[in-house]
Parts: sequence; C-alpha cells; structure tokens
Amino acid sequence: MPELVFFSGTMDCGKSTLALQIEHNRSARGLAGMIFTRNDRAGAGKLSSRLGLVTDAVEVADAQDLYVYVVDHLSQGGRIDYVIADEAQFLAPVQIDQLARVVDDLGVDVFAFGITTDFRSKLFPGSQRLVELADRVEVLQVEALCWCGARATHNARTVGGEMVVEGAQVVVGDVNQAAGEVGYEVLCRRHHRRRMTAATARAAALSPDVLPVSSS
Ligand SMILES: Nc1ncnc2c1ncn2[C@@H]1O[C@H](COP(=O)(O)OP(=O)(O)O)[C@@H](O)[C@H]1O
Ligand SMILES: Cc1cn([C@H]2C[C@H](O)[C@@H](COP(=O)(O)O)O2)c(=O)[nH]c1=O
Repeated sequence: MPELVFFSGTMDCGKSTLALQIEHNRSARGLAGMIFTRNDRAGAGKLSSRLGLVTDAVEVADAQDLYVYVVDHLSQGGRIDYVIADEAQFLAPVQIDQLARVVDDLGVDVFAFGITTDFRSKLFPGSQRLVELADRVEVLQVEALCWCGARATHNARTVGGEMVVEGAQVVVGDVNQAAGEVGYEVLCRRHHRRRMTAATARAAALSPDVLPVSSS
C-alpha cells in the first residue's frame, strides 16, 4: 500500500540526511523520485544536509498545487515512483492534502520531512496537517540532545545565545550561529519552558550567586 509518511523531529536531528538516503537507495535501484522542498538554507531548489550532501529539488511556491504538478509531470511522459518533501513544515495545509491525494489517487509513496513545532512550541500549519493525514508519523532514531544531555524535543530561537519568544513564525536559519545573529538551539522541554539555553546556563553557572561559599 502506498503511504504518506511524516518523518518528524527537532532541527538538526538528521531529517534531510534521511531524505537524501531514501532518495539515494531508491534511485540506485532505478526508481524515479520527485523531490520538493521550500526555504532550504542552501538556497532555492536545494535539499541539503549538514553532513554536506545536497541534491536538486523543486522549490515549492506559495500557491503551487503539488498534485497537479505531479500529474502534469506524469502526463508529459515523466516517471514518478515516490515523492520526497523536505522542510514540509513550510508547506500550506492544502498542499499536504494534495500530497495525500498523490498517495491515494496515484498510488505513489510520499515521504515528508519536517519539524513539528516552531520556536514557541506551536505546531506549524503544514506539520499539523501532516499529523492529521499521515499514515505514519516516524520520530527519527538519532536524537538531538539538549545542552543538559536530555533528549531535545523543542526548537528555541536565539539572539546572541538567548532564547526569544517574539517574532515571525518563519525565519530561515541554523543552529550554532555566530554571536549576535538570529539562530536556533534544540532544548529539552524543561529548559525550553525555562528559556534556558547553553549560553544562559553557562552564564548562570559562572554567576557569583551560585559559586560555593568560601569557608574563610
Ligand atoms: N561533523 C559531523 N559529523 C558527524 N555527524 C554530523 C556532523 N555534523 C552534523 N552531523 C549529523 O547530522 C545531523 C543533522 O543532519 P540534517 O539532516 O542536516 O538535520 P535536519 O534536517 O534534521 O535539520 C546531526 O544531528 C548529526 O547527527
Ligand atoms: C524552530 C523554527 C525553525 N525555523 C526554520 C529554521 C530552519 O531554516 C528550518 C528548519 O530546518 P532543519 O533542516 O530542520 O534544521 O526552519 C523557522 O522558520 N521557525 C521556527 O520557529
């Protein structure tokens, strides 16, 4: 049975790497994939992983109908055995419905990859629709870690290392950004709730208030 599968996790947990591996394994066996992406850090029309691999992809536009795109490709004699959609959190809910239709009406597997929640721990609309429609939601096996060593489950947006909670839902960026820049850090829920990033935890540990009291 063809499936709509949502591979979800925090930022930096290996989603794009897995997407590239699925693409590699299937194309190595002569299967043809259609790869969609949106707002990849490597630029328009790219699917990239932090491991350095990158491949060309179709950059999805705002109002693009993904079902029609796939049907057009097939009717022009193209072949599509599976679809990969990376950065799927940035797709509109209606585009997720179109991907589900690709599975149901065309019998093509769709593998979608994305983060579930934003920096405020609210669902992205595209991810919400994926959770609602997917045949399976798969959490990636290689877990990203919070600075405390616990499994990271949440994405924090940072400015100069400090967590911020105001701003637009979509700001393309990366983890480990230079000081002063807008970046992201993955945290466990406990530290996301307390807005405690690696930098603020380090600063708190160095604060004189928490140094051991001298006996002299
Ligand atoms: N220098 C490195 N050596 C080994 N693994 C790395 C290195 N840099 C990144 N990674 C791996 O790549 C993962 C990020 O992969 P990526 O596909 O870009 O993540 P995602 O798409 O989920 O944001 C990290 O969690 C880590 O496992
Ligand atoms: C939490 C959060 C993330 N983003 C952006 C930042 C990155 O460009 C992508 C996630 O990419 P990754 O391959 O999973 O690392 O999403 C955003 O726009 N808004 C957010 O709240």
